[in-house]
Amino acid sequence: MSQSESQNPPSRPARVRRSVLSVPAINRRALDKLSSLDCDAVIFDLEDSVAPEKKAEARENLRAFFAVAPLPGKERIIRINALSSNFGADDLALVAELEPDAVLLPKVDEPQDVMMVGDWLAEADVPEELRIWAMIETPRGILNAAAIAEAGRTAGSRLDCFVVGLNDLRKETGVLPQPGRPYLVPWLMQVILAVSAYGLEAIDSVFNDFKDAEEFEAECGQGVAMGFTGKMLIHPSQIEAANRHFGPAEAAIAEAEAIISAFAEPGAEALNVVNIGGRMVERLHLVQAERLIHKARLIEQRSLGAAAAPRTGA
Ligand SMILES: CC(C)(COP(=O)(O)OP(=O)(O)OC[C@H]1O[C@@H](n2cnc3c(N)ncnc32)[C@H](O)[C@@H]1OP(=O)(O)O)[C@@H](O)C(=O)NCCC(=O)NCCSC(=O)C[C@H](O)C(=O)O
Ligand SMILES: [Mg+2]
Repeated sequence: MSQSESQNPPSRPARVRRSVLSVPAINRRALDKLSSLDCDAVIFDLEDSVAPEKKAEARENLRAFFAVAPLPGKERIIRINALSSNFGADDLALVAELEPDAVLLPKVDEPQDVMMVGDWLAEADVPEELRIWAMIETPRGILNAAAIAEAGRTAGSRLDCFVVGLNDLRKETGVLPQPGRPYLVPWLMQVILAVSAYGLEAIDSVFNDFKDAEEFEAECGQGVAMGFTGKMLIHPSQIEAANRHFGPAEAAIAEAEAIISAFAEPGAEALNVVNIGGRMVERLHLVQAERLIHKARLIEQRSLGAAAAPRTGA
């Protein structure tokens, strides 16, 4: 498989996932705010942010919301409760009914957790466009990240994206929250390695202290450097920084354009390596440059679409 194929399986359209905002499905005021927010994706949470006695009401909120607020241009993901809980089956039935872009499975431990939901969706005749996202947030999930990602390559698999959950992982392991996440980095990189090997994407964990803008900026920068596609967010105030960090910077776009131009020069088709301003650039960098420009175009189209679309509330 070529590098570009491994990064972007041809059957799946490239998506922009810089800012992935979680909203508790029980919070109608927050749901009403979504159409005015500039996040790339929304996770409607039925799991940990909704109390057990409020799960049914939260499902009703989503039914009402999906009936009137399609959120054009934003990916819509519903996070369900574990299928082993009292709520998972009803949540999954709701997903089949509402057909969001994806269902997010919590606390995925092993490939079977993903395959089982894939089989259920197929049996329920849910269109294949509805993808599966997996929370990697347990010690077993980290240990099995590669096997879980590999399940995304099996025929009919809907697996598309991992989201790291460091609150649960810290709870299970006793690792303390610390700037720079020094003891978590090896596990985070294991997740990046797994998704890179099997053509998936990974979204970095939430940052809880939403008033601490400085540390949030630092963590976004670290997430980009590690290879995450975007960040899961808990508050609207985090969207701008996530979009800025995870979107291509002006300088990176200019550099990518220079690489594409250099390889488009007459005679360059026979070259695998060129000199751009005293730096060696290989054909593999051309693949990266084209990918970056494609992402920049998607972001531009998204902004143009958002500017043109009327902002309707739920
Ligand atoms: C953290 C919060 C409880 C804070 O809420 P609040 O006190 O209401 O904050 P503000 O007063 O500053 O809010 C200002 C306005 O913004 C709206 N708002 C707040 N959060 C959201 C949101 N997530 N989406 C949309 N809109 C939002 C408020 O309604 C205010 O609106 P208005 O009054 O009209 O001006 C709250 O932010 C929150 O609940 N956040 C999300 C929590 C959540 O989704 N948790 C689950 C995901 S975390 C996770 O997955 C962890 C993972 O599993 C792991 O293990 O790590
Ligand atoms: Mg969690």
